[in-house]
Amino acid sequence: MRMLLIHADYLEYEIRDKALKNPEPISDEQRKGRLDEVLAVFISVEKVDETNPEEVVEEAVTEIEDVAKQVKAERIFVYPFAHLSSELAKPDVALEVLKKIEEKLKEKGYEVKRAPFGYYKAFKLSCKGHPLAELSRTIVPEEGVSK
Ligand SMILES: Nc1ncnc2c1ncn2[C@@H]1O[C@H](CO)[C@@H](NC(=O)[C@@H](N)CO)[C@H]1O
Repeated sequence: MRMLLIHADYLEYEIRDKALKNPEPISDEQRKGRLDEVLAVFISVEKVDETNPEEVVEEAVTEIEDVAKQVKAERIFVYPFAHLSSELAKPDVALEVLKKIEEKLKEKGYEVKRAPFGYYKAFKLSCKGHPLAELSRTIVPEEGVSK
């Protein structure tokens, strides 16, 4: 899994078009979304993550919470982003991983939005620009590490 974490004044998106034959079904209100004072987490779920999705979810939540505490962000935007890797996981696995990350962050008390999966989206992002405002993380499940 590859993550790009941006501490931002806001992130807003608007659905433009389907990017998959069968994108995630969404309601009209999910066609647009915005969070202010947010830690935006752009995530590419990778093929290697398919060997142990549960472990990758746990590690991703740990990493995201660690950064959220450092930058004192109470809102998190989970954003599916297929552009951080050339070895992408299958969409069905990726969507499940992203849903579980969202769920676990909510359980920890964060206000969380997740951008819809399988669409082209316009987005606006206002990065805060402080030293910890732009971070990346790579997570590889144990089984995915070549022995
Ligand atoms: N392995 C994966 N990890 C994360 N997201 C993934 C994925 N496989 C499919 N998607 C989703 O389907 C859209 C088309 O690839 C993706 N759309 C995007 O990445 C938008 N930024 C538009 O390009 C994304 O919603």
